[in-house]
Amino acid sequence: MIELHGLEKRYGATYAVRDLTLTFAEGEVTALLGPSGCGKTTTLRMINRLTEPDGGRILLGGRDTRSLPPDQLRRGIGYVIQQVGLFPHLSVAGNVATVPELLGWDRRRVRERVDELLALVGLDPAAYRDKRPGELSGGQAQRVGVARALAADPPVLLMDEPFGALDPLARERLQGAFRDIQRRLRKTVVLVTHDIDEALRLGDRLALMRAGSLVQFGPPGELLRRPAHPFVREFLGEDAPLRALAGRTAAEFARPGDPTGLPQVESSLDARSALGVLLREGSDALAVTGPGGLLGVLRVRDLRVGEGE
Ligand SMILES: Nc1ncnc2c1ncn2[C@@H]1O[C@H](COP(=O)(O)OP(=O)(O)OP(=O)(O)O)[C@@H](O)[C@H]1O
Repeated sequence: MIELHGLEKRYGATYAVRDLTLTFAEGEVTALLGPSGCGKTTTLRMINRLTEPDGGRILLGGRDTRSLPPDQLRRGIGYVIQQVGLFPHLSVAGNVATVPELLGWDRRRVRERVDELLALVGLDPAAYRDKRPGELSGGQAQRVGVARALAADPPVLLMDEPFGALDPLARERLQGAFRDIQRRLRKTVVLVTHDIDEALRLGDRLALMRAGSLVQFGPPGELLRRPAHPFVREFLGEDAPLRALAGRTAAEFARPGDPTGLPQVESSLDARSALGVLLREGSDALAVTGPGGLLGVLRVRDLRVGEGE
């Protein structure tokens, strides 16, 4: 768990971050969201002390981050940035092994860990471990960046626009891969993004900032349905509830029910497309089928994001 208490950073007379109090829950992804210049990156960089605050405190697992030497602090925090920053002269394996080697792991353990992580991020270890960063596509390099950040199994992962430089298709693939990885690893993740769809797709909670201050913090459904300020609705957009469906599958909305006579959709279909089918077919429910047969019934009224949060 990461707690920010009254955090402040000034550049000259302007506040980059102002009186920011926020708790990032353990094992959850919190998306720090907001317009350009609102203080997202500054907030993230204060957590691993790449930027020192002018005021306030940060507690990591209950300990004030100032009580640890920055190097030691950063070894316990994975960091992924937009321009991955892989070392060009090192192989993929050498890049992923950076922190474990600094920690003095023996060679065999490092090698096993590298292969395990490459497989986790969807790169075949045999094909990729000896490649140089210059031989990788943007998406592959970003996967290596994620593997490197996870190498020493840090409980905390800071991600600053991690998929921002990728084309839309590669970005969507990597977001999907990240969701699967996070489902297994349950890291405490702070994700900086100005991409609302990414925040809705990946964030368990959203922290929306404006001009250095927090405007609203909560699960996506809460910001969508109970915006605390007109800026929240304005920033997310009127169609945000529909866009939020794109990151979820029909299976997630299937409930027990009678499928007789209903149009059928596959369980893996994204929920926004399922809504498209409902509208096209003029039906208020669909039968959702999986590999093993009927999974349940999806009703239009259940497609409200964040219901039950
Ligand atoms: N090193 C610096 N020197 C002076 N001003 C800075 C510095 N770093 C950030 N700022 C200012 O602080 C404010 C917050 O910047 P920050 O990079 O945290 O915003 P952001 O929300 O991450 O923006 P973006 O989405 O564009 O990256 C901006 O007004 C920025 O100009």
